[in-house]
Amino acid sequence: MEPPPKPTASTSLFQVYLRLRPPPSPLVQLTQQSLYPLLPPPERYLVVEAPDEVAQGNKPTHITIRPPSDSRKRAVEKFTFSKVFEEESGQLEIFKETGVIPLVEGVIGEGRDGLLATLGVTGSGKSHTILGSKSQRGLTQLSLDLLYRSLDMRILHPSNNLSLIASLSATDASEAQISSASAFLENVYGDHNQERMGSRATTPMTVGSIPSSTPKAPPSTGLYSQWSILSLGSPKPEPCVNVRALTTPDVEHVNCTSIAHSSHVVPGATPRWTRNHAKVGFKNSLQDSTSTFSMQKRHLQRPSALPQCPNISNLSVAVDKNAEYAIQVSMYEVYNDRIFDLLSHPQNPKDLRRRPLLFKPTEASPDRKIVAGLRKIVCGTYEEALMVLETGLMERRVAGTGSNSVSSRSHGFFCVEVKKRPGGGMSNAWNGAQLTIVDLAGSERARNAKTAGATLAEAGKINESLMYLGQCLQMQSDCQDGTKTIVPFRQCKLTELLFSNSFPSTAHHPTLHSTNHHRNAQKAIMIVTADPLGDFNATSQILRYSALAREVTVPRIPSVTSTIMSGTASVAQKPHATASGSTSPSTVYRDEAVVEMAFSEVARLNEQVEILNVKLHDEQGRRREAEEEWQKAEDRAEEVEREIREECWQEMERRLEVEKRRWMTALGEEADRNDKHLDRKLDILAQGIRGGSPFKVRSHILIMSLTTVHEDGVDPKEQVSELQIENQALRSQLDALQRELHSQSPTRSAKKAQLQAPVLGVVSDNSTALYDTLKLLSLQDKKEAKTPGKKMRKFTARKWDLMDENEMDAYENT
Ligand SMILES: Nc1ncnc2c1ncn2[C@@H]1O[C@H](COP(=O)(O)OP(=O)(O)OP(=O)(O)O)[C@@H](O)[C@H]1O
Repeated sequence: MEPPPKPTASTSLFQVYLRLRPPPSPLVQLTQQSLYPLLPPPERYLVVEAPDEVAQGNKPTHITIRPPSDSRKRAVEKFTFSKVFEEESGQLEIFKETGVIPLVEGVIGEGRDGLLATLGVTGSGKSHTILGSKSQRGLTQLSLDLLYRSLDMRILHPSNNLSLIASLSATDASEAQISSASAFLENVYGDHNQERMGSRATTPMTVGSIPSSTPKAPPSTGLYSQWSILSLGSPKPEPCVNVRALTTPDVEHVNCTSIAHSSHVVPGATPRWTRNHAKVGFKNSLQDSTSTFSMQKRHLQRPSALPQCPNISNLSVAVDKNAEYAIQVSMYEVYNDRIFDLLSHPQNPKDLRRRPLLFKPTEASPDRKIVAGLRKIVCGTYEEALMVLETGLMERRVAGTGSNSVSSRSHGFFCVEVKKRPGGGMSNAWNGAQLTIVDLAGSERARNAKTAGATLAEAGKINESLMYLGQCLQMQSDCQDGTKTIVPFRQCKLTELLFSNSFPSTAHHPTLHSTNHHRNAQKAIMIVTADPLGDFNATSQILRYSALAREVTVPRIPSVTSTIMSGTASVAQKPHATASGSTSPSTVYRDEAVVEMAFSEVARLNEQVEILNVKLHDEQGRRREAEEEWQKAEDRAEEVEREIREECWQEMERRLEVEKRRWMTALGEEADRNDKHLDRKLDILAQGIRGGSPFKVRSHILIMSLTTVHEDGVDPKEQVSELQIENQALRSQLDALQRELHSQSPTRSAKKAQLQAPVLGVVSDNSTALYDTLKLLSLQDKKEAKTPGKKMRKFTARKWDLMDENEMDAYENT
């Protein structure tokens, strides 16, 4: 793929035309004067220069801007445009003379994209030019009419050609959802959808926010939109207030026959809910400019009467007679630098959020960005296309501001794709081009527009994007000599959408079944609208960056202030003085021009300060949101930490419990082992007592006594000494008895035997008592061993403890 050429300003971005808005009708002026009696009548500050004899078919091309006679000193500037259309120019004249027809021709014949856009201060007539009024068609309708008229029978209709939608979808590079107009309109206007449509959230402070004091819209009309170009209404048209028609000395209006409304104010009649009607409620709505409109239901009805004027039935452009065509319509808006589809309705009625679309290269369009995922409607007839247009307009964001009662709050894009394929219909080799019509939101000054809250933030975004657009246009006017400069069009969505197609490209398009698809640079027309009685600063700013050329030529007659200032300047700039010491007029003019430039720079900087203020406000809002998010995240982190601590604690408790149980089991086993060991020892002792001499028993008892430490704290030494005393006593008893035996006669030997028996019996009785005592002690030991927490009896250094089993057996046998 070849890299796209660098976007340089030497490639002409736009042909720029200027259209002046007519003044309000005398009636409206009277009303304004009665409402604001202290306001001085507006001064006209734009002067159209007489046209050159030969150039441009005698249309003027220059205007001069004369600052109003206030205390501020400003330069007189002259601007050049491709053509200047004065107030009395009608829609047809604009259509014919701005090059829209060649634009349509380029789309159909050359496959070259076309772009038509309007730019201007809010309320200067952009929407009027592009979309017309209830009685007059705008450039959009006229272009569509020309397109359908020219292609006529070669246009394929989805209802006659069942495979058309599938075939177009297969070759669409923008991942679009393509449907037929009949299906789309049925979906939108069908009865089952009325509830859904009514539930859609509105833009803050939309035109619909008419307070209860003002007449309500009749439910049957769908004119909730800011651009309502059609008479959507009840079958019986009611009298309506048509402020626009009254304000406009529109010459083409006279011939219109198919208009379904009256252009007269009927006192006391219920006004219809139209774009102009919004003006009625405007003042009240301003009082609470940030309040959200309580939702009114939108009961959509199909348009019943369409304006037919101006008539262009005599116009057509050349078409390829061997090809067949399909026309796809799509619409989107750029709101707060994000792209929203105006034709896609949420599938889920509760889902009121709109999803922004991406402007990106796709697989089938790698070389240039396109709006991906749009809904595209295949329209077989002009009427269908108009219905789709009107439906999309109802979704567009509008609001009442101090400058315009129905001000566009977004940049609206209406795209008509003309798809073409060789006749016969056997192939899917669709190619073609697109006509894009853009109604830009108007620049406005917050002070004049009296906006606040969301509407002020919107204004900030609008002004910011227009500032970037101005920078791009400035490049064009600065580089008329052919110098190449990079156009900084990637700074915001609006300029990207407008200019990314302005440069030729070559790319491979697999879906188009062609190898190298060369795309011509688009042809673009910009119609700048201006109100010669409107805001001087905002208008001169727009003219400054949109004009093809600009010069500061005609000086103003110096006012008192300017005389003082020029005096100061001439004193400060002695080198400019003539030899005689007086200041030459040319020097004064030059100085004035410099001061003028400074003033305009100050105005520009003020504007930027306004933008920055709005940005700051935005940033502060975002910061607050971020801080709230942060706080929430911290709370969440704390909660998670608490939960983890809790879990760890429970886990530790569980493990401790397991360990304790294991330990208790081991302890029990140990106690059992000790019991068995003790039992065996007692058995040994018992055996010793039953089969051994009294001395042996005694020594057993003695050993056991010696090795036993009692809990009651009796000292074993004391016991030993007690036992020794007892032993001593027994020994002496025994000696005495023996002595007695030896000293007796043989007959006494029987006695001796008799005497021995009781001695033995005594000993034996003592042994039994001792055995019982030991048994009792062992039982106590057992009990102590099984009672946790009590100190264990220790059998330290006992002989049996040190013996192994064999030694114990040997001991038992002795
Ligand atoms: N050439 C014209 N002839 C008759 N009426 C006009 C003309 N231009 C503008 N108007 C009237 O001026 C009013 C404001 O015009 P419009 O809404 O088109 O302005 P805008 O530039 O689109 O404003 P915004 O940028 O706020 O949307 C409308 O009532 C419209 O009818």
